[in-house]
Amino acid sequence: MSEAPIGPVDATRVPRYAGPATFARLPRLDEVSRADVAILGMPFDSGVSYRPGARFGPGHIRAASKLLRPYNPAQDSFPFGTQQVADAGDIGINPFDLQEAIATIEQAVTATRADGAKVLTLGGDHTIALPVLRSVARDHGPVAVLHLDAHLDTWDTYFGAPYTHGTPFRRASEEGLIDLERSMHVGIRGPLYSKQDLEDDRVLGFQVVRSDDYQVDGLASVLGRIRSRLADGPVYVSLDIDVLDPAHAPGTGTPEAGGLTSRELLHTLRGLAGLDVVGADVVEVAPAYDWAEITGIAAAHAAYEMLSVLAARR
Ligand SMILES: N=C(N)NCCCC(=O)O
Ligand SMILES: [Zn+2]
Ligand SMILES: [Zn+2]
Repeated sequence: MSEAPIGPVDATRVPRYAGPATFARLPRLDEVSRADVAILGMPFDSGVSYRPGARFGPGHIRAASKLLRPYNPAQDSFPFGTQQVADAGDIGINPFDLQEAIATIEQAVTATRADGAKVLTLGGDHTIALPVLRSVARDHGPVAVLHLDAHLDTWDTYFGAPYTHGTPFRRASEEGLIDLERSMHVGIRGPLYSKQDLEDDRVLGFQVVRSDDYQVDGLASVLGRIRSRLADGPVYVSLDIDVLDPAHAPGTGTPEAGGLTSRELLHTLRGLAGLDVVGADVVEVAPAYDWAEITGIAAAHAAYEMLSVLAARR
């Protein structure tokens, strides 16, 4: 990079509750000559099976990101200082036509990535992971997916519909977008439709770290499993905020008891430093069910740790 990155608005000069509504008060993408990482909002929730409202997720995460500071001691990193991060705004997605929505998302992600920027997507419901993976896999080939979620999201159809927030990783597997020898779900828990759900998922090739494993085996063991599974190759990180316990993320559409704490999630994300992360999303933040920005803050900090992981690769 020739010039120093443009960072957030200086909080010692402009109070945090003033200033731009961009993520972390960073510059907009059109205010920088190029970006290493673009934050891209996807206000879309036409794929949900239960509570709606994730279409308002991007704005909520941005609002909760105002207090983030430039230095991340946990990773000894300046995520906005050693790489140019910029906010690419929201894309306009058709809420009434799922096929068109998916095409629009893929197109927007591809256009944003065209200059070499990595994309961190703010959802939106989990349906969006499919078109994002289509774009990423076109350049990288099949990528390992680290899928943090209470749910498998490898179900086949809902009411006969193939494109929903419960099915993106089944479609992506069928389309050859995922390196199924290196992919895993983390945080899985809760009631399923049948025993077959787990078997179908295993046949696809995913490994599973259950939410309970954090307690039974411990963080170090879980992180060891994740790192050895994902090593050596491109990794896409898909974070469904419902991986967190409803106490840590009430603002989401399909909450399940017995989830991770935000501390466990942030520690897990920090453990990815050094891996070749080529893209990421934070999805399923539904602000109408949030209180006191609990979910928004968790999502913003998770995004911050992901940006720090990307900075660590530079
Ligand atoms: N991707 C999320 N958050 N949820 C999928 C759950 C689908 C269901 O209602 O069974
Ligand atoms: Zn989920
Ligand atoms: Zn999900």
